[in-house]
Amino acid sequence: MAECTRSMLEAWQDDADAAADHAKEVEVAREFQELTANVISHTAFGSSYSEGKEVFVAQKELQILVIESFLNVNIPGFRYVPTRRNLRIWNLERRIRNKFMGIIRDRLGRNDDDDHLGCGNDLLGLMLEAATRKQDEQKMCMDEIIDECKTFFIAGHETTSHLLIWAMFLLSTNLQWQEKLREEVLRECGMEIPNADTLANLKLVTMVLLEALRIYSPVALLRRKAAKDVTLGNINIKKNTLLMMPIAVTHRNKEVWGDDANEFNPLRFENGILKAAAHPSAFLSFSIGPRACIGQNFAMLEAKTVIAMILQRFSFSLSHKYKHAPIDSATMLQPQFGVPIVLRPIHL
Ligand code: HEM
Repeated sequence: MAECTRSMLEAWQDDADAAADHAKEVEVAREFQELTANVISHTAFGSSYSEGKEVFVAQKELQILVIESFLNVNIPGFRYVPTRRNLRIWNLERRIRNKFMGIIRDRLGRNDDDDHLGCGNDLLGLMLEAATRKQDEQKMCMDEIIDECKTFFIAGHETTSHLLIWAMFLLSTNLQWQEKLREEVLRECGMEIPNADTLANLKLVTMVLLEALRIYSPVALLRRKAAKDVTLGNINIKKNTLLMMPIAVTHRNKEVWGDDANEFNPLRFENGILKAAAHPSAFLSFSIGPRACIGQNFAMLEAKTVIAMILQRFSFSLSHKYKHAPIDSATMLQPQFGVPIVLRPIHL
């Protein structure tokens, strides 16, 4: 995580050093997409990172094609017709599966002395270990492992990237908060790469990230289907009813969050998430209950590391080219025209 971030920041620093005004304009939306894809690929695939990332790139293309096809009028059986899009989807699905099988076969065939599990100390290795353990009754089959890897990429890549994008946007438009956070980071971490202990002390950074998640929740809508007849408040809901929970709307509800619900105020999280609003479950960015995000600690750790490392090295402000036009695309709350930010190295 820190290594991927460091190499991105070194490239920013080199560009800023080479510029006459020692400033570098960065389109952070694009940069963070690349960074979070690198981080999740390293975490899931470790040493097989480059093959893993290739699969993830194909997976992303597939995701876009599938979402586009959801938006078409649904004609029964049409997904079996060999249209150009369907042929591309089938081809990508085949390629992704074959590539995964190649990585898995390679792992199962290797014998690495440094590796106590035998299959690799990354997410894929842990799943393969679970799949091959002899005494385990509930083994995972290969298709389940492949599906889990895909889920982790889809669930963990763009969401974290969007958290970082909007956090940078908010810090570049609230310069006093940027300065407060930099003081905290330099006090707790100095110029060292943040570690588990120092990250735990970054209270203001955490508050700003939670406020970014509240105002620009990457997942803007949750969908559920009632498993049985149920009464919510004074509404009776029949079994199989489809429910939509508009996070983006509830996160700005003044009755729940107070009169400043539309404003950036990280201090509302001073006493934790449960006490930030009138209702303890008002914060829904990671969902709640048994299907809540299992990667939330990972995402917060990653976002804290990246923001802390940026603050250690750069001061930044929003470029005049920025146009504020967040759009709820089929998957995520996107900045429609990107987020260009002007960075200035603190240590020239
Ligand atoms: C800021 C970053 C993130 C946000 C805002 C986020 C948000 C969410 C939300 C709202 C859900 C529930 C979806 C639903 O119930 O319909 C979810 C589920 C999930 N998330 Fe995240 N997520 C983030 C990062 C991650 C990361 C980094 C990973 C993996 C490393 C991850 C893995 C998952 C998985 C596997 C699920 C499905 C859990 C289940 O259905 O049991 N997420 N996430």
